[in-house]
Amino acid sequence: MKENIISINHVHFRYPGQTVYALKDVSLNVAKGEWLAIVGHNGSGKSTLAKMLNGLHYPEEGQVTICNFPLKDEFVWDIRRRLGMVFQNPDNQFVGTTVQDDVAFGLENNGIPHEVMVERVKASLQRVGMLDFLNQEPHHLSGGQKQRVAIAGVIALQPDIILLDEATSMLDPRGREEVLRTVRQLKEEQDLTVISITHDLEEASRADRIIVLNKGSVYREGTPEEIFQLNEELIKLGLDVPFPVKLSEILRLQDFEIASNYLSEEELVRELWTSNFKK
Ligand SMILES: Nc1ncnc2c1ncn2[C@@H]1O[C@H](COP(=O)(O)OP(=O)(O)OP(=O)(O)O)[C@@H](O)[C@H]1O
Repeated sequence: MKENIISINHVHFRYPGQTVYALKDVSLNVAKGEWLAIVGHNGSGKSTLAKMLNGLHYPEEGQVTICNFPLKDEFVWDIRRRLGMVFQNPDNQFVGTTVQDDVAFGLENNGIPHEVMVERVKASLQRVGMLDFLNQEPHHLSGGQKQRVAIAGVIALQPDIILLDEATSMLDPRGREEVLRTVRQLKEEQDLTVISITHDLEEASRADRIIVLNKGSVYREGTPEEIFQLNEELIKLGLDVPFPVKLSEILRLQDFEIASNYLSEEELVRELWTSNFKK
């Protein structure tokens, strides 16, 4: 079994002046190299947890350890160097006037020597498939391309963990697909740990494991297959079950033999084309 790169133990957190806990006795671990999706309806505590992992909030009770650093003032910059974040709005994250300036920005701030920087910018853009856009201005890019450049800016800093905070929610289906494919490749090629915070269960289905938050607490934890079996419970929590899961369920109720495991849209289409249905 792989070591934990993040441990969260019995964390409680309230915003100043609030009596209600935004995070209530949250415990979870993230293994090195895994893709963990954290899902939940509005107000379930996802953003609060994301901000805590970036050292913007500290637990009132409980402990958080990231890359062996306890979450404390003195280690915040060590933690931020190891955990890179990609946010929701692609336009708010662009700081450079060209793609390469943008990726170079974080490296410059970290005092990386010029020759190393040039190489790292190129290598990072290559890894997200954006090398051909080196001199482009951001307004010429699609939303998906902008988010891939944001990811390049993060991986150029060589973090161990990348946290996507609703990073695909403003993208069209094509942009979303581009970003999720890029993340999957990065995770597989270099053992990057991925945390995606999302209200979108379709995005979460790409993860190795899903944690469902509700009212600041961990409601369930499991593989996508296990979580999607909760079906009605997820709908009650205000989460929208992905279309292929809904369709598989309806077909199964009609006595069609559909694999009981979770199928992506592509896999379901393949199954529908190739199966000998025993209706
Ligand atoms: N700055 C704040 N001050 C007071 N309460 C807050 C603040 N930010 C969030 N909260 C409360 O903390 C709880 C968790 O909110 P949080 O934003 O973490 O949820 P979320 O799952 O990310 O929801 P959303 O998807 O709407 O951002 C909610 O009850 C919310 O009202």
